[in-house]
Amino acid sequence: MWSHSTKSLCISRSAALTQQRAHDALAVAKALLFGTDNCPVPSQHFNVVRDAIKPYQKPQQQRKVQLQLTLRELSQFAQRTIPNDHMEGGSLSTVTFGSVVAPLLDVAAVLESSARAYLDKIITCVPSARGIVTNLDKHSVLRIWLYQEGADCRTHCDPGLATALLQGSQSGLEVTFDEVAPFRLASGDYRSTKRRSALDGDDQSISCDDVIWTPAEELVRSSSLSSSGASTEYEPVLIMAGTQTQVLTSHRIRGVPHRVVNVGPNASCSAAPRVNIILELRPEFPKQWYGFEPVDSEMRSLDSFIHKH
Ligand SMILES: O=C(O)CCC(=O)C(=O)O
Ligand SMILES: [Fe+2]
Repeated sequence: MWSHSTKSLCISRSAALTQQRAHDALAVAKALLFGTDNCPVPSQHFNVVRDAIKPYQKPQQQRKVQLQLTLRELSQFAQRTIPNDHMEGGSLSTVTFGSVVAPLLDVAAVLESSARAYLDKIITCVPSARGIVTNLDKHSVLRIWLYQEGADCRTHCDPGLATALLQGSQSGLEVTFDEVAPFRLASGDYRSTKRRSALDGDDQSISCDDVIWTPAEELVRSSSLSSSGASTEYEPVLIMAGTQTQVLTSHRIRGVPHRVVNVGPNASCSAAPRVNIILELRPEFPKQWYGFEPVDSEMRSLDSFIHKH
């Protein structure tokens, strides 16, 4: 379901992701990063898991915590065993990390397939770029953010191909379709950017005034109004183009600038923190594609895709 005429952002709902499942996954994410309240998984596991995967917290800004794992690391962690405190048949048993954080993995899988489905539509128009979607698990990342009251996220475009995310446990995410800054590519080495600026999602900082910001909730509302059949019992997934898709499409589909604002106690009085789960698809060799130009027939395919309703 396209929520923007430039095809730079779409909203999809999958029968695999009910609102309850999204809620459970956010609770697991919160437990992993922070505490264990309202968590569907026994608390004793999280100390072990937290020690194993080390969420990132920038010392100067204690109000934001991030956990970032490549999809490859995620699948390795999922198979790892951790002690189960309950004795089974008299002997000490183990469980997999994956079974402990199952709701989170469910959501990650839906986010990944949503982002891939979006990307497939673009690659179908630009078949000579097909190589860019191989080995995506190497640098693509699952990011979990926890924002304490007062924390925010500066305006940026994600550097990868496409990002799929939930709206989060509280509002705050906003996007703009305005042009806010000159186009800039990521460094191209996702491993070094991970170390350098993990706190802000490896992003490219943008300075902007006078742009129109749309809260994620408003995007979702307007996309459900325009669609007939989509059921609202399923959680909406937002998919946004990143700057690498802007390169692949010769700037026809632009990376979507976004930010997180005003994280605090909200109207329903649920207290901060805000938690969100984000999956960003990143190519294995980004720099190889920086000079990519679609051929004429691909440009025409892209144009008709972009203008199709
Ligand atoms: O917290 C959010 O919803 C968005 C975070 C974000 O933009 C990112 O991780 O790149
Ligand atoms: Fe982002």
